[in-house]
Parts: sequence; structure tokens; C-alpha cells
Amino acid sequence: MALFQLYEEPKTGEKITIEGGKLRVPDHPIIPFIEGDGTGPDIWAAAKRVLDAAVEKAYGGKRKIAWFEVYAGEKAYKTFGTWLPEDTLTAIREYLVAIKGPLTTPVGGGIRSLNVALRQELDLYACVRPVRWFPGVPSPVKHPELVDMVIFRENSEDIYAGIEWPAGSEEVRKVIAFLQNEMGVKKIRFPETSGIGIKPVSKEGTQRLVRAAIEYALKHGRKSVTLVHKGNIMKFTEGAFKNWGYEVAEQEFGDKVFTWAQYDRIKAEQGVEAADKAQKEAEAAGKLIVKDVIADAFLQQILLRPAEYDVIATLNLNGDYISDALAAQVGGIGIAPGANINYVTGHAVFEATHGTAPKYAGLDKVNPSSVILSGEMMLRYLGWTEAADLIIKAMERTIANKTVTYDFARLMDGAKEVKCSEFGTLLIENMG
Ligand SMILES: NC(=O)C1=CN([C@@H]2O[C@H](COP(=O)(O)OP(=O)(O)OC[C@H]3O[C@@H](n4cnc5c(N)ncnc54)[C@H](OP(=O)(O)O)[C@@H]3O)[C@@H](O)[C@H]2O)C=CC1
Ligand SMILES: O=C(O)CCC(=O)C(=O)O
Ligand SMILES: [Mg+2]
Repeated sequence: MALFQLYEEPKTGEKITIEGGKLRVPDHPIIPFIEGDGTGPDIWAAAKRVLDAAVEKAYGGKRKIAWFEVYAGEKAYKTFGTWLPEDTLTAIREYLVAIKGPLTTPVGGGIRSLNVALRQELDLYACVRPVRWFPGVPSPVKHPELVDMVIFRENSEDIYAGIEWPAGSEEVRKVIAFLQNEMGVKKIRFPETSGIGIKPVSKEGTQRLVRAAIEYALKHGRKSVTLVHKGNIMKFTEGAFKNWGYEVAEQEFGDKVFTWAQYDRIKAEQGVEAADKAQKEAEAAGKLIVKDVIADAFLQQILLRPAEYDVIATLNLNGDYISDALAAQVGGIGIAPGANINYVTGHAVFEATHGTAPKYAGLDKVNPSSVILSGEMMLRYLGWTEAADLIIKAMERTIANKTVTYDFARLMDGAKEVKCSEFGTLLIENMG
């Protein structure tokens, strides 16, 4: 039986596979891409040229990506009458690694997020968003160079999962009646006019995310993993995230880590001096410190004391807010990349942190760096580090030359504003 109902199978290229937890990447891997809505076509066009040029330059034609266009969002709806064709999910399941532009989600009604649907359907449980500063990028803070964090955002649960019912509906009446009559809930302030959303947070979901964050931190020699939560208020979801996070750290990583839960136990038994001493010894021994902070305090501390934070592990909605807030400190979401990954199956969809920026659609104006750097993450994920390094080098040079898109140009003295496509061309020129 044919693999696809709507698409033709790619005629060139080979499948990326996974064996014993390790990706096997052929020289001509088939990589599905989704162009995206709004500014998606502009930034994707620039990104594809840059990624192809980096691979060509790094491997002199020996390696080349076999791009395979798959559809989602407005283009899918116009072409096939459906927002997210099953074929698109099949393609990503089959070829393992994909990259996408942003997709529109209407507010307050209409279709549910296709971005979230892709993450849920493919169980891409970790949303990984590195935030670093490139010298010369305009920033609202005095020391943007101190921001060097990698956010691990849980990607499959939380209030973000989309389990909710609108005010006045038959469904919401049933849920509210159940809560009031069977669960003894008396705290719904306006039951007649409330919509209800549900926030599932599980031990499995938390621990696979925190495990991925700790493994990443250990592999890359990072100093700490911070669990960011609002566990003082949402005790059994966000508070449990913190407890389960410490549990997986201690049970699975043993003496490679020192946790603040351990610190608290030593403090309770032997006093604060002994706890401080134990933490200092752990730091001196190069152990990874696993700590936690309440989300609102974290948002002010990343502005005031960013050097104290490194890898961040957090829940879905917190991670969404933190991604954009941190990106602002290093120049904005125009340069904020990301990946949605299942570290067990190897499935990964790379995408920018930002959305479709609809007011700029078709103007060839916005910054393509976010999707280009998502592609750079993808190349690294494939093990094509030489090509990835070329992109970083080109990005550093192009920004240092002050030839930048509108978002940087408006805040940079003496900058020359270039179009989205021109920025892509400059990156290619600056790879040499
Ligand atoms: N993963 C995804 O596909 C995502 C999709 N979305 C969806 O995108 C749509 C629009 O969302 P919205 O809240 O406006 O957020 P956006 O991220 O699309 O845009 C907000 C602002 O961010 C700046 N910006 C965004 N992209 C770039 C870029 N490439 N270069 C420079 N600046 C950029 C612009 O700022 P300025 O106005 O200052 O120039 C823009 O107005 C919604 O439907 C939303 O659901 C949102 C986030 C993620
Ligand atoms: O899916 C959407 O429309 C928004 C998603 C989002 O903001 C994000 O994942 O950061
Ligand atoms: Mg977001």
C-alpha cells in the first residue's frame, strides 16, 4: 500500500533511522519541511538557501538534504481542504526529522493549535530552546552576554494540552456540576458564566523532560539545571513537577548531581553550615547542581542575575512565557530557535520560537535567523557539525558587519537594514 494518500513519495534521498538510540543519517537524508503561514514562506525560503549552502560548503557535494515539502496550516487547507493532513504526520513519523515555519492559531475559537497538535501527535515531549547572545545584537539589558540558557519546556501536558470547555456549553455545565456535586468544590466564583480548562501534569511526563534536561546538561558541561514552577499555588501539578524532578535527578543520576532537596535535608539534620559546605564541595567536584525557583521570582531574576541560570526545566505554559521573555534579552524572537524532540524515538521537529508575525507577511522583511538557527540545531542533531559551525560563523560576521533586518536595525547605531532574503544571501557570502 502507498505510504501517502495525498503526497508523492520522494524519488531521491534516503530515510534517517534510529538504532540503539543512535541516529543513522545517510548522506542524502529526506527531510520533510512545512513552509508555514504568514511570514513563514519568506523566512523558510531564506533558511533553505542558507542550510543548503552550509551543507554544500562543508561537505563539497558529498552530503545534501533531499527536501520533501509537506503541508500544514493555510497552505494545506487551500490545497487539500484540511489543516493538518494525516500524510504530514506519516511523513514525519517515517523520516524522523523535520523542520517547520510558524503556523497560525486563531484566538478564542476556531481550530486548535496545529503546532501543539504536531507535538502531541508525535509525542515530541521536549521543547528545547537555547538562548544565547551574538555580539553586536541590540539588547535592552546591560549584560546580554551573561544570558546563556537552554530551556527544556515540557511539551505534551499542562493547561496547554487544550482540554477546555467554553462558558455556557452543555459540557461545561456537566464538568461544573461534577466538581460541585461529586468533588465538593465550592470555589468556582461564577459557575454560571465560567469556562473551564484542565491542567494535567504527570510523573512520567515530568520525569522524561527533567531526565532530558539533566542528560543535556551533563553532556554539555553545564553547571546547573533549574526546575521552574509555581508549586506554591498549584501544589499537585507544578509542586509535583518540582518533587518529581528532584526525585529523577537523585534516583537516576546519583552522585553526578547535587540537588537542593539534598541541601534541605542536610540543613534540617545538620544545620545550614553543613548544607552550604556540601553544596560547595559538590560544585568543586564538578557536580551538576539541580535547583528550583518559583516562576514569578525567576522572571525577575533572569533580568537581574542571569549568570546564575543555565539549563532550565519547566512546564509547558511557563516555558512558553519564559522563551519569549528570555529571547528579548538577547535581541528578540527574530533570533530565537527551537526544537521539539522525543529523545527515545528520535523524532524531532525544528521550529522558531516566534509565530507568523502576520502584519509582515509577504513583505520580505522579518528576521529569518530564528528558523535558520533552528536549522543549525537540526544539522547538529544530525551530527553535521561542520555545516552547523559555518552557520554560526556566518551569523557572527553578518551581525558584526551591522547588515541586519529591521528588528535589529531599528535599535542598532549605524546599521544597514536589509531584507529577509538579503540577510540570507549575506549569510551565505559570509560563510567563506
Ligand atoms: N510555533 C508556532 O508556529 C507559533 C505560532 N504562533 C502563532 O502566530 C500568530 C501570531 O502570533 P503573535 O502573538 O503575533 O506572535 P509572533 O511571534 O508571530 O509576532 C509577535 C512580534 O514578534 C516579532 N517577530 C516575530 N517574528 C519575527 C521575526 N522573524 N523577525 C523579527 N521580529 C519578529 C514582531 O515584532 P514587532 O511588531 O516588534 O516588529 C512581531 O510583531 C498566532 O496565530 C500565534 O498563535 C505563535 C507562536 C509560535
Ligand atoms: O501554537 C501556537 O499558536 C502558539 C505556540 C507558541 O507560542 C509556542 O509554542 O511558543
Ligand atoms: Mg510561544
